[in-house]
Amino acid sequence: MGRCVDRPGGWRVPALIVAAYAVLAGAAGAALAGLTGPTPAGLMLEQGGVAAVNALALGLWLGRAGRRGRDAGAARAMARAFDRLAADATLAVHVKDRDGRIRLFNPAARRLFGPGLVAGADETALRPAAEAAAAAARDRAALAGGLREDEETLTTPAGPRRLGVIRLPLYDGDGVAVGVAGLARDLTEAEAAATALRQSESRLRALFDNMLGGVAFHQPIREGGRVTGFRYLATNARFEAETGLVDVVGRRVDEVLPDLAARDRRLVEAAVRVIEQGRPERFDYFFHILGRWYEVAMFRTDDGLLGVSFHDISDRKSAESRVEHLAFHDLLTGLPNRRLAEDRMSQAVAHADRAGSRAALLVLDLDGFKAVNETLGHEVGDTVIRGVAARLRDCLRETDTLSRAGGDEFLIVLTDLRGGEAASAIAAKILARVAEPFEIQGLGLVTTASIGIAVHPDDGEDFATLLKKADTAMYQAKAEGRAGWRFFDERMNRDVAALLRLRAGLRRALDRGEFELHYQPQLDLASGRVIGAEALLRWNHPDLGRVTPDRFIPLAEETGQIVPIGAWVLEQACRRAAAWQGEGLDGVGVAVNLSAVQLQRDDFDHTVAAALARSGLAPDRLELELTESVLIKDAEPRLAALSRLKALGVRLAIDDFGTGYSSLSYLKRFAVDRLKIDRSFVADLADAPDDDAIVRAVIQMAHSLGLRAIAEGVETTAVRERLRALGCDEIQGYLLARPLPADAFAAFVRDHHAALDSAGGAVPSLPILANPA
Ligand SMILES: Nc1nc2c(ncn2[C@@H]2O[C@@H]3COP(=O)(O)O[C@H]4[C@@H](O)[C@H](n5cnc6c(=O)[nH]c(N)nc65)O[C@@H]4COP(=O)(O)O[C@H]3[C@H]2O)c(=O)[nH]1
Repeated sequence: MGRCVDRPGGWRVPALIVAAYAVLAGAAGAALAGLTGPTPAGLMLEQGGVAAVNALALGLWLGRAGRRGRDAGAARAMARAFDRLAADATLAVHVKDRDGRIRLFNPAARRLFGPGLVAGADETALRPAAEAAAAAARDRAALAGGLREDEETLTTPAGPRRLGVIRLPLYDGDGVAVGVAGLARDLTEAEAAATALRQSESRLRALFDNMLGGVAFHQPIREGGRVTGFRYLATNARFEAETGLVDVVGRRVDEVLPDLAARDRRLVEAAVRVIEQGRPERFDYFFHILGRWYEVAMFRTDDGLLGVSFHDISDRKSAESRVEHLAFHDLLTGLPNRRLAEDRMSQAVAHADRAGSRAALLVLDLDGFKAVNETLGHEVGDTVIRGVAARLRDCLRETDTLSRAGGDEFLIVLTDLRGGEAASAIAAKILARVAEPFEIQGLGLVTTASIGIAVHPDDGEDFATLLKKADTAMYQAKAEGRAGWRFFDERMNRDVAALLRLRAGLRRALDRGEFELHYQPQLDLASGRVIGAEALLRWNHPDLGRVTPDRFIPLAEETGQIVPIGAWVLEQACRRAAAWQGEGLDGVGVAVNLSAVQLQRDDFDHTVAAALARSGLAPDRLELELTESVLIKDAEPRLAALSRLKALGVRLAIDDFGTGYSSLSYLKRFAVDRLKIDRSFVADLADAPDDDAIVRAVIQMAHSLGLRAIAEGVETTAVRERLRALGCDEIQGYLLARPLPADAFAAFVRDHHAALDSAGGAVPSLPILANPA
């Protein structure tokens, strides 16, 4: 040991320390003397002297070593320790005498032990009694037994703190322990940090083991400085469930998955890249070997491992691809939808421009499909749509696109056409194929379609324009009798615009009271009396004036509005006919035209019964006129509906008889009361022998079935007389009167009957009444 200085009072401290005090503390050096005085004043070194105090403490401690060794080696060790300690200002140092009284302490000690730490105080000034006693006991043990290290609790007003304390006995020149130096370090934060670290590690471990996805750490295998493979180092519990791979830890990845490099090269490349470049990567990957989709995150840990976290997203991927498919396809038929058709049309246009050819867009709409759906149900409707889709596909080339745009509408994109006419050939082929009967639920169902065609570049460049024009052409095809195809042309565009205007107006017409019923008299040829009236609907359009039923009834049928409109007609007609009974028109019934769509409604008989009940009209004064086509299509369901109507007591007539293909058996089964001979046979009856033969046959057939025959469209007395000669029962036509407003009709009948009565029952020669129809 170096030179030691004997201090009064027997304290022996290394000269180096003393020197340090002298230099660093100046006056403190003097105070140090007090340390050994009879009433030690104590010393607290201020800033700058801290290291010295620490050094002192260690010096005192090492002094003991010096005392024992007193050699140069120990002195050097002390010097080194001095240096180290000088750098450490955080150690709390306090020195107590044998009696446990504080003699010396540094600022760190004051900070740690608080203001109770003053010279002359003992442990009881620093901490609660029990703690103080334990600390004093440890001091005593150090005095007696030498250096000791303890961990102990120091209770402070701010809470308990954990201390690591080294106690060094201090010896006088005779080797008698005279005091204890305590070097205390506050471990509270460090312990808290260690605890936090432990907890955090255990949390991470729990997370690792309980993650919903698989995690694996891999040790890269290097050859010649390059990463040539990986070895599984750790996997979590989920790893096995996600991959089906077991007991992989410790094994090389290419041993566990020998095909990896060949089949999943991208994955291996990503792993090597992450290790070599250190940048994490994240991607969705179809793992060929495992045949499943995974979302993968790869990262390099600080210690150079490859971390891979992943989870199986195969279900999500297949849901995504389903959603994607749905976004571009129709659910019912699996065909591309309108969005995809739009895309294909753009491609077809681009191709046509490059190749100098044409592309066509066809809009196909089934005729009367609404009726199929409503009468036979949606299941049958769906079957028809699927059947039509299959037939359409048969008619097209691979390069064409067939799409279902919704409902009963299909779009067809034809590519690479030499001329627009090629599109018409395909349209004709399609129409013929669609019109072949379907055999569904034992029914032979015939459906036709109408097609509109727009051609690029003639009709436009883009999908929207071509679609609008093809649509217009399709409407035109419908308006011209359906079951046909039309190319777009500008005139057609105007017609369709007018049609659309009508359609829009029709929606509001009922609410706005724009409908009116006219009544056309029906005359019994034998008696010359008016026995009934046909109710004929008129639409007084606010801008277009009077719109004829031939124009708007098909529209109303198409949109289904015929149902409320037809109900209104029934209600009005029944009320009016009921009123006639009290107005001198007793016995005059009313005939109402029915559309097939109305009959398809299950509740139609209720509508009729309600109209009768509300008006008080006797059921046999109401006649319902059906066209032949109503009877031939889907006869069986109709039969039930008509039977219910017959059960109400109303009469049935077949309108336009002769134009369709009514089977005689149906006429009987439907319990029809009257046949109405179509005016196309009646108009030229007097001059056309064919018509004469037909009318004669119809009248005879009616009579043989016990039905009455009425001829419509009678315009001349010659026709009337011919009908009379052929035995026709009743007539209706301009010869007698045009359809008349209700009041005019009542007046007409009264006048007619008055004239008849005054003529003594002889049939008057009837004028052709020129009333506005
Ligand atoms: N050239 C000529 N024509 C004559 C003569 N006598 C009557 N007409 C017309 O012939 C049509 C007879 O009606 P329809 O065959 O049932 O044909 C009707 C009927 O099928 C339908 N319709 C009219 N009202 C209704 C209705 O309320 N409901 C339904 N579903 N259809 C109706 O509209 C069609 C046309 O009705 P309108 O235009 O009123 O035309 C009426 C009538 O004005 C004549 O001597 N010569």
